[in-house]
Amino acid sequence: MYANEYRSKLRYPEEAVKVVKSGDWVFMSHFAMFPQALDEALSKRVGEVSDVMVRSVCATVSPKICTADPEKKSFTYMSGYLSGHERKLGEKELCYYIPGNYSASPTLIRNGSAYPPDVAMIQTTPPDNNGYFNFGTSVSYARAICEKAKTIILEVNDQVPWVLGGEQECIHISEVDYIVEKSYQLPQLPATATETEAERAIASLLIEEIEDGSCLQFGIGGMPNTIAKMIADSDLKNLGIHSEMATTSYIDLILKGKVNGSMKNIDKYKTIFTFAMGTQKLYDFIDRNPAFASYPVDITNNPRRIAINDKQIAINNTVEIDLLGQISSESSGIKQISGTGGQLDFTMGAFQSKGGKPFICMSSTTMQGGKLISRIVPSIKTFSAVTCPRTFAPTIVTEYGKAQLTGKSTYRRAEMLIELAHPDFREELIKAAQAQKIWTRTNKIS
Ligand SMILES: CC(=O)SCCNC(=O)CCNC(=O)[C@H](O)C(C)(C)COP(=O)(O)OP(=O)(O)OC[C@H]1O[C@@H](n2cnc3c(N)ncnc32)[C@H](O)[C@@H]1OP(=O)(O)O
Ligand SMILES: CCCC(=O)O
Repeated sequence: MYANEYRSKLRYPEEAVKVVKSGDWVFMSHFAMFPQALDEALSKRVGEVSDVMVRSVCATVSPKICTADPEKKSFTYMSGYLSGHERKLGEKELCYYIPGNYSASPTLIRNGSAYPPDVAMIQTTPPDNNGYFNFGTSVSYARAICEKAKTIILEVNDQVPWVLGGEQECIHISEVDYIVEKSYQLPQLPATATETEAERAIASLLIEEIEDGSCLQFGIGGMPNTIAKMIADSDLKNLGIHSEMATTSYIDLILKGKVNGSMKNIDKYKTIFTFAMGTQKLYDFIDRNPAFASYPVDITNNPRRIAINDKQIAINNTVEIDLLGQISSESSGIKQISGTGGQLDFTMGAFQSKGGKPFICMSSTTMQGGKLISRIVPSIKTFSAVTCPRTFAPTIVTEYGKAQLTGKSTYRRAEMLIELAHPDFREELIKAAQAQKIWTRTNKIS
């Protein structure tokens, strides 16, 4: 029925990207759905256009518009959450970060607070018989971008899984200006990073906090996978998932019957997410799987909606925390590592959920530049961003224990956090706490 319309809109990528003019804002789809054919075609226009702003999120390949234009003659690239590739480009000043809470992005685009998109370049599945294309693994805020864009170009990839929604997971052919085609496997994240002793110890401490019927959110990074594996081997049952990200570790949780969503107050029997990043096994598993529903991020990450489910557990990672409980999860000094993403959204949502518990985890130490450093620090580095302010500091977990910081005074926070630090760093942290006047004669550290 839509074959003629499809043919009339079909272009080679090089033709389609000619719509981009100097000064335009181009929004590319997110995470594993970064539109590789359109990026490559646009990168060939270096020198032909100027001041083109290109925006995406956590591109799982290195954008060619950046590498083809190291002097930024034509393109300036920015991302709402840096991937490893984007982090490397950032070091060369070829990628800039856009600070923000992930939940807010669709609203900022719809109400015009963010620069409006001139051209949307969005990767999708091929259309179904009703003329709908599916946003695949990144519903994110694709729909908000398309609503505001002057021109919509779809990059159709027949290897993209069709992910059931939720809402706003599709776009109709009548709304689209141009279509390009390219078939390729989506970029994958490795299934299992090597687990450390510390990660296993932290996972054991967290599992004690999860009850039958809890609703889970796992953040990004190595640690959440370790916890998911431990849950898969536990006796826990009737768990639910309301998360931002779907990962390969969900497969076992569902197949082993740990997660069935039966105790959720919304989206019953469904695992909720806004983007999926993992192995091909994950992409195959979520393809038309009614156990999943993908929503735009202003729905998944809305703290009030997160709080509707009881016993919401939010498990996220951090880079470092200071003695006052300021949590810095996305940068180290001027180095932007990743982004705020949904860390604050889910921490706030879990705080509001009946029986909910937010956690921020980290190994007590890390090797940086060949040196062992403490992640519990007197004060976060100059220029490092505070991802969760101390007013929202939840329970902190390291391999040495848990510290529930809410409602605690500054000196008590310092004491509890120093107890979670590696023993080699405790003495200097106590001295720092004394200098900050947050140490009392009653404080004791074993
Ligand atoms: C997309 C989403 O929003 S999902 C929902 C939740 N969102 C969030 O929690 C957002 C914030 N959190 C994060 O970004 C991640 O969880 C992180 C960065 C805290 C941890 O992620 P991981 O992948 O486990 O981090 P990893 O240990 O591999 O380190 C990533 C980088 O940070 C650097 N880093 C980590 N700790 C430190 C530190 N204390 N000082 C300096 N650099 C550090 C590492 O060296 C590495 O950099 P490199 O790749 O250039 O070598
Ligand atoms: C994680 C994505 C952040 C954004 O672009 O809002």
